[in-house]
Amino acid sequence: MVKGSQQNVAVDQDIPIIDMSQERSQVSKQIVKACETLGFFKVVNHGVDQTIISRLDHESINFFAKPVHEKISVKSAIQPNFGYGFKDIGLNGDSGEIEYLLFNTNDSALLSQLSFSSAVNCYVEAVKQLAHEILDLTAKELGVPPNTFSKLISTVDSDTILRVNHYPPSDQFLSGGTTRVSDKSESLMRVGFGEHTDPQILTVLRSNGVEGLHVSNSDGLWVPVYSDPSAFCVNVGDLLQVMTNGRFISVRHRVSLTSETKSRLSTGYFVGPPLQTKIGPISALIAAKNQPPLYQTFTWGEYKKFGYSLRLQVNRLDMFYTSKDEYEDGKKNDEKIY
Ligand SMILES: O=C(O)CCC(=O)C(=O)O
Ligand SMILES: [Fe+2]
Repeated sequence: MVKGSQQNVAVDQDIPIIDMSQERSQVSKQIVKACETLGFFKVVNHGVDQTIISRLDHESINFFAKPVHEKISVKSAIQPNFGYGFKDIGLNGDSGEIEYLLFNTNDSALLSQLSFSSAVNCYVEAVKQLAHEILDLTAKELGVPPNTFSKLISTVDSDTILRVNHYPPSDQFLSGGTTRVSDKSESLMRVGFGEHTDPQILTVLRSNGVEGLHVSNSDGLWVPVYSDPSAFCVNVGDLLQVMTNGRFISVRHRVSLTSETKSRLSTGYFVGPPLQTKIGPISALIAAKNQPPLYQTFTWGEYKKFGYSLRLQVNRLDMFYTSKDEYEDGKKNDEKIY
């Protein structure tokens, strides 16, 4: 069974909250612990200016309130599902009660179609700094060079995306709000974003105080993440699970909507490396735990292409486990990525 596919909800588990203003070594330790146990945590006192956040929220709400014909005109000339989207998540038949704006942070042609591109750019700049800080603290605690992860996302061709999700209240949703999760006990929950892991390195997510996000814990139970507009949620993505050789957990998560009257707004910043970057377990981390590498080496471009050909809830990483033979071959070739 796919881990996390159960409908049971764990109500008594707390999500780790990390105060970024603490002493650095404390912060590093707490980040690594959270990445190992749940693959998910919240950060407070993160240093991102509230006016930058409020401005993007305000502009996003205004954008989603526009007539449909205006919204659908925002689209990428090169990537079919980039720009404005409605209901469809990916290109393989997944859908939810959602509309969204999706763009590569360096796609200036797509960004220029938005009247609020400067609000987006300010937000991206601020959240990028936060993501770098978190990745550098993580590397330090793992005992690898501090820029091990952040250097992968520092170049102009890094494949980082921003996704603004708007989940309208059911009475406003044009499909009539008919998509429901199957389990009886949750029959009042509507599917906003079906369960999945994020494929990139790390996601930094914010939401507007309307509930809906759940993360799967190690028992496969869903833990509700209470929405705190002053905090950022951080989740480990597939690539970080691979690079840490499975020590960190790429957390499964989903959005189920319960509010009939309020819109949920969330903004996800997904940090990814350039397409040609080779990703595999980091030698020093394998050596430290005296383990074989659990995953094959692949480029982010290969992983992304493969992952985007699958349905949302498929566990993509299963396809990249190393067999014993490949491990022995790899040892012979002594291929090192870092
Ligand atoms: O809306 C949310 O809180 C999460 C959305 C999400 O998981 C995603 O955009 O990948
Ligand atoms: Fe996600």
